[in-house]
Amino acid sequence: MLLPPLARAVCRPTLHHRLRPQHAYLSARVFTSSPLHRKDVHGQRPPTAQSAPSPGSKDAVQQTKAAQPAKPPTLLAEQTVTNKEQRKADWAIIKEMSHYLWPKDNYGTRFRVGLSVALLVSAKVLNVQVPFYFKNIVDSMNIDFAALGGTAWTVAGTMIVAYGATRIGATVFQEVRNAVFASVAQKAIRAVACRVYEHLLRLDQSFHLSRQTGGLTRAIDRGTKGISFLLTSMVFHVLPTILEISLVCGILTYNYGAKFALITGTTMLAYTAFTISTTAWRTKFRKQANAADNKAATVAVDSLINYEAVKYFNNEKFEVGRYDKALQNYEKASIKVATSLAFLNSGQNLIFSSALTAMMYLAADGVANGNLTVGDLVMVNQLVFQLSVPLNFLGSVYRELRQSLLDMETLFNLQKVELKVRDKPNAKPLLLSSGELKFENVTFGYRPDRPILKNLNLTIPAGKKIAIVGPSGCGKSTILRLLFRYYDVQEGRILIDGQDIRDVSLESLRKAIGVVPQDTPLFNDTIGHNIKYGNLEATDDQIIEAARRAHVHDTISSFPDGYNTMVGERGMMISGGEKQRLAVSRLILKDPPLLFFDEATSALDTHTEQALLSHINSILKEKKRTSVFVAHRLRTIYDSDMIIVLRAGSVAESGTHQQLIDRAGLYSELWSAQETLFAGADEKEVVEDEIKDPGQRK
Ligand SMILES: Nc1ncnc2c1ncn2[C@@H]1O[C@H](COP(=O)(O)OP(=O)(O)OP(=O)(O)O)[C@@H](O)[C@H]1O
Ligand SMILES: N[C@@H](CCC(=O)N[C@@H](CS)C(=O)NCC(=O)O)C(=O)O
Repeated sequence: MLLPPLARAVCRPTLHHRLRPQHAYLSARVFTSSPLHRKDVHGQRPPTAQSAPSPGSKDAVQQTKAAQPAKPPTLLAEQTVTNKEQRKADWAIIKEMSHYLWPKDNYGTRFRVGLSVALLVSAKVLNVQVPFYFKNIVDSMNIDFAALGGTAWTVAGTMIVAYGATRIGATVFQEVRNAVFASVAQKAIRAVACRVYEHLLRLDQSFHLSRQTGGLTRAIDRGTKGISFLLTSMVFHVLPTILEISLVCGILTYNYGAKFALITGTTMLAYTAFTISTTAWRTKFRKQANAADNKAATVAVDSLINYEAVKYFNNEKFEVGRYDKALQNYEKASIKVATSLAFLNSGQNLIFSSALTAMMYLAADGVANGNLTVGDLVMVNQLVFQLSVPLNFLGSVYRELRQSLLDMETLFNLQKVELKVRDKPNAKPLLLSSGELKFENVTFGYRPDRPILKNLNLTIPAGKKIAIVGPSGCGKSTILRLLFRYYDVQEGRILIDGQDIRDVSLESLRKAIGVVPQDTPLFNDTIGHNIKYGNLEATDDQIIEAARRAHVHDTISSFPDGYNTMVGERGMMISGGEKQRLAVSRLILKDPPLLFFDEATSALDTHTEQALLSHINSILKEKKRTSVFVAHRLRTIYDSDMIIVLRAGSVAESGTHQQLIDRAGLYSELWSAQETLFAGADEKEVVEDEIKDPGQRK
């Protein structure tokens, strides 16, 4: 559908999933924009943005319920916000935006804004001239051409040209204004988005773990679209319309008396009141339609992603049933959206046309009395009629403006999320001498009611290879997260070469530590890029050398695209073992003094694992690095200088492999259990080899 110019400015492109509990931060759901859901049952744009229901209203509650199949983590507890508070928050946002419109030290932007306003006023002044020319043309035609002679050109030529020129001028001014203003809005969007993004990257792990990435990017997306909408609708719609109404009222009063202006003014008030109240009422249908649409999208995406599970259990019919139910709800809500739109449009038209009719009657009466000319009647009609164009979108603009304010509030609030882990003022860089790590009486829990580490004391001597082992969930990876300062300890302290890690700058701390995590975070880019991430300055040769040392170069070289192979989202297109070795290559490129390997070789086959470990060992020895290995497979760490056995958040025992075996404690128990398993596995391997190749092992 080709939208008229004004509609282009005020009708936002479809923001598909706009359901959001008011003031709840980000819904935890991942919304996927599926083309299946882009059109409604009539093939029209599906309902899009909505204004929020009045806080605490039934709508708000319904919406919140619909949006929260599982209670999403909310940054601020959902609050009941009064209208007054909401208005205050809205004004705060508008005030914040005004800094972008009138930036202190950016005269270029100020000039553009000033020029836009000048063009806006000029366009509207020209626009209200058009009916004047029309009136004069009509009046000048009201002669007896047969008796007086003359042509259209001699009688009204100049005015007809002026009529056309004024119309063209108004449009040109309007379009130039759009062009001049575009960069103001886009610059504001870019500045806000970058600021929020930078802040998000600095936020700690607990923040990121508690919300889904889709929610964050959506918040930025909606918030920035909100900025764009707010700025453009203000400059292109709200302000020009207010200006035009005022001009029209002024002209009517001046030329024809207060009666005309009174009718216009009252009509505008009634029209606005009706539009806003009806829009607020019908918004709930749009919310319902959106909720159903989201549900259908979620159901469809979920079952399409998990199509294997659907097939394993022959549940196609069940899934189609769920999808159909969501579509049914969408259908019902969409019908209500359409019918309520018809009601809104009819009501608006009734109010507007009644006023126009009354004014026509007054003008006709004036003509009959000889006070007004036919041209005046035409002019009154056209002046008022011109207003119908922007007013026709008033409801949509109101709805979108309210939604924009909410979206922007979410965005600006993201920026206000406090960093829990941050540098102390004037934090100094970490001074590494030998690389000794010490945990002193460390107590920590992700939640206060569940401590994970309890009064933990341990020392990791400089330049040694240390292993931390223990049952799953005992807090091994937590030690690493604390050291990396993803979280701060609740009690006690962590020292690196005698410096409390909370006193040194985060940048220097994280630079000093290298990690191969349990789950390698890979970017959806090439293998080369992912290795290079360890050191963005690395040359191709250094990348290849790192891959060689991580025992993955040959594998990469065997891929058709070599180092240019795309790894897929989160490395889904390469194997777990390859991923781990890429993580090791990255670490080798980073070359930090303190190294952590958290189950770094768990996905490798025994032979590759042994080869890689011996390589890592040689690097560690050669560079005298302090290293910590977290491992379940004790065979991979038995040669460590010290093995620390954790149990329930405290050190149960520590020592070398031999000391711990002699001690016959937890470690020795775990070792014997694994050895028995390994022995079993080895035997099985031998038997299988024999079956495949009898006589091979003779
Ligand atoms: N962000 C978090 N919020 C709440 N609890 C967490 C969080 N991360 C980990 N935990 C819990 O803390 C405990 C210790 O986790 P940790 O990852 O340190 O265990 P682990 O010893 O490394 O386990 P595994 O050997 O299975 O990797 C676990 O019970 C885990 O469920
Ligand atoms: N006259 C109405 C409707 C204007 C209109 O057609 N708006 C466009 C978007 S700019 C639309 O598609 N509306 C659909 C709807 O409101 O459900 C109003 O003032 O809101």
